[in-house]
Amino acid sequence: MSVSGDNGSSNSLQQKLNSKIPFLSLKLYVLIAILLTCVAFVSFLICLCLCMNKNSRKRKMRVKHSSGLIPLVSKEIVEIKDLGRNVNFEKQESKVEKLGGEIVVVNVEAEQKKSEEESDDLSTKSSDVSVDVGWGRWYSLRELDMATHGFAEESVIGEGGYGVVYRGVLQDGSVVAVKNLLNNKGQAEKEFKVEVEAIGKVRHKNLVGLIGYCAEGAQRMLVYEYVDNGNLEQWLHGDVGAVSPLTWDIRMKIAIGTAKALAYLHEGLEPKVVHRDVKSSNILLDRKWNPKVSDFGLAKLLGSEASYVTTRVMGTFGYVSPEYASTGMLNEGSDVYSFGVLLMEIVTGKSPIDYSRPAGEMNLVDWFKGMVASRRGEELVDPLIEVPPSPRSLKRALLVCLRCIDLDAHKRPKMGQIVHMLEADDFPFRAEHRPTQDKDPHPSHEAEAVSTKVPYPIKHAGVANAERSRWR
Ligand SMILES: Nc1ncnc2c1ncn2[C@@H]1O[C@H](COP(=O)(O)OP(=O)(O)OP(=O)(O)O)[C@@H](O)[C@H]1O
Repeated sequence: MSVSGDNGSSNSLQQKLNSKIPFLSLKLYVLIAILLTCVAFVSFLICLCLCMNKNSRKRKMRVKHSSGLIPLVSKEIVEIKDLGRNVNFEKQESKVEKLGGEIVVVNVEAEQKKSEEESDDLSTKSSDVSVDVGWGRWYSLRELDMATHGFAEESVIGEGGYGVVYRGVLQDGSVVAVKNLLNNKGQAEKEFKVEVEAIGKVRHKNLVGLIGYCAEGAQRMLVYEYVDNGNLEQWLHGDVGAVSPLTWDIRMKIAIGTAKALAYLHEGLEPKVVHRDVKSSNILLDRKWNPKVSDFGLAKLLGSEASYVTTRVMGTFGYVSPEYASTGMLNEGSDVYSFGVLLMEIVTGKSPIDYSRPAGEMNLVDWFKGMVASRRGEELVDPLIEVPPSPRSLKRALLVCLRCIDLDAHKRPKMGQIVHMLEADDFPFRAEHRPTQDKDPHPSHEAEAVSTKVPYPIKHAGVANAERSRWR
């Protein structure tokens, strides 16, 4: 009886419980498993939200400094790890970086150790005031820190393969761009100074002026004049509305100014400087649409052994000449090729490679050549240009493009010649007396399609001083 009584009371208790909390009919371990799954799922959701928030903040930061007047270009975030943002470097085993389609792994710890040894003497440097170094100034880290509000995210203009660029206001009120170099841990101050000085002394109205540098401890920074109207990539590919402010004439002005800057680097300096990364985002613009070429000399400055530089040397996908891509052999002809691609971009408003375009148009160079060969040159012009160019001006630009991208690097014109070609009113129509050795017995079909007349009216590579001053 008592047993059945006990059973009866326990049954009724169970019934009570079941009626109040029906879940309890499940086994305890099942309940625990369900609870744990719920907790794990909620934590996962929280992490996901946090990550998304972080990424969107990062993207916002990238565009923050583009004033409402400068169009924005959404760029793929290619960096896998944030390498250069923090002024106090954290120890990392290695870092993976993806640039220009290549992935490299760099042993940061080794680099940092080397740098720490080499720059021991520098850590004692304590001057807080900039020092005149002849061609420019040596800035203290403190000054640049103040100028950029502590290298704040709000001061970031953008981020490239060489490092993060900040907008800074110096104590005298002048506005500067401060480039905090990524690859700044493996170079001794002396070596860095020598290279910086070489770049600093190069002055041209179409080159971004280097006004100073900072080398303190492991830090290496370059201080440039601030160019306040964005870069060409933004104006060509950003959202500018139905009509581009870049008229045909403005585009030609930008092309000619860029060609002059490159001609100066190639032919006006001894030793000559090969840019290695001619592309639209490296053409900065002022309010009067004067182009200023940036990033020249940096590949050399950062040393040739570093993996970064190996990657950098590869230039940017879409602009790199075939012979440079295949052999790694570099000369000014590679810049000429890249300039040709840049000019195509200026004419068409299309970026060199775009996988969202139809199959035949993904590669700008191939599409461009095909269009010219089938005599559809007018269709190449950027539809955002309101007033189309004159046929003469268009032919001139198309022909320069084709000459620059000649697969035979020796047949490409020199940058000085390109300046003449773009500036000459009568090019390519003038009956030209070219020296015999300049004549190309096998002009490309595309070039023939642009003009059956003499392709270029040009002087020779050996450039007289008078010519050099013409590019200035
Ligand atoms: N002197 C400057 N004045 C104003 N803006 C600048 C200056 N130098 C660079 N910038 C801007 O900073 C951003 C980053 O420039 P940076 O040259 O480092 O990278 P990038 O040209 O985008 O890429 P890459 O490093 O591959 O050449 C770009 O938006 C560029 O327009």
